[in-house]
Amino acid sequence: MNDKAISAENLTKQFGTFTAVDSISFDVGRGEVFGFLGANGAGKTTAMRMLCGLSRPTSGSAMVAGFDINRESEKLKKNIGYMSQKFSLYEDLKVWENLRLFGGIYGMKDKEIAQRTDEMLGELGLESERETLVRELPVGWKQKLAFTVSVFHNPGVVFLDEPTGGVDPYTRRQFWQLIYKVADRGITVFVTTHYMDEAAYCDRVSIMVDGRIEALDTPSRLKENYAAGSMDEVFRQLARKALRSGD
Ligand SMILES: Nc1ncnc2c1ncn2[C@@H]1O[C@H](COP(=O)(O)OP(=O)(O)OP(=O)(O)O)[C@@H](O)[C@H]1O
Repeated sequence: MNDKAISAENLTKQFGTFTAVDSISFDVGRGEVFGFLGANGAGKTTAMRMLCGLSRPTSGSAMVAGFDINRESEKLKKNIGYMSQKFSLYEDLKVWENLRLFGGIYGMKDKEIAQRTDEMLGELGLESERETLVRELPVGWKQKLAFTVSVFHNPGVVFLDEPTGGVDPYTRRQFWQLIYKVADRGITVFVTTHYMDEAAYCDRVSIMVDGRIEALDTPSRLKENYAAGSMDEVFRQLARKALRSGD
């Protein structure tokens, strides 16, 4: 079996004459925690949407979890997980009802859903909230639940779009423990973040500037190459070059 979970070649997306993602190529290994960084408007969401089969590239190709994003986008969508910034939870359903719903959407059998619900709620320490309506949960718990939903069907790759926005550093660290747990199970984690302390938790990090990948390496090698004391400094050195500004 191929040990690459993601392999992108010259992936490009144009909106009219504007090139949002400009011929990016990179590989992500199986079970790797891969940080996808860039300033606002750099092209991260556009690239991630192509890798999830949600948007067609203008040119270029990619294999994700064993599927071709151009030719097998439907199969691809079933075999990946995705957690958006707005978490796709149903606020008016209970915690366990959300898990059952998403398990069903991914074609899991009732028995498997019931088993996995017990297992996941136990792992999260959310057992006592099984019957709670999602809208009553604090934001940090919603994030954990949204993450659980995204890996509930055991996908090959999970895409997390700024999963920890708006919560305190302690809750963010707890969230990262969950990320490591799923990576240990062999799920590849592709994560975008604006928090540079989180970039340092990734196995490797890529930094996008104006639609291109300007740097890609382990956090320690990036710091070495840019003679920087922190990932924040690496990021600032690269982001300074950006011509584009976010909206
Ligand atoms: N549908 C679209 N039509 C035209 N331009 C778009 C479209 N989607 C994105 N863009 C532009 O492409 C560029 C990249 O946007 P994208 O959302 O991918 O950036 P990002 O790195 O994810 O930023 P952020 O961190 O703010 O989410 C931006 O200049 C944006 O305005």
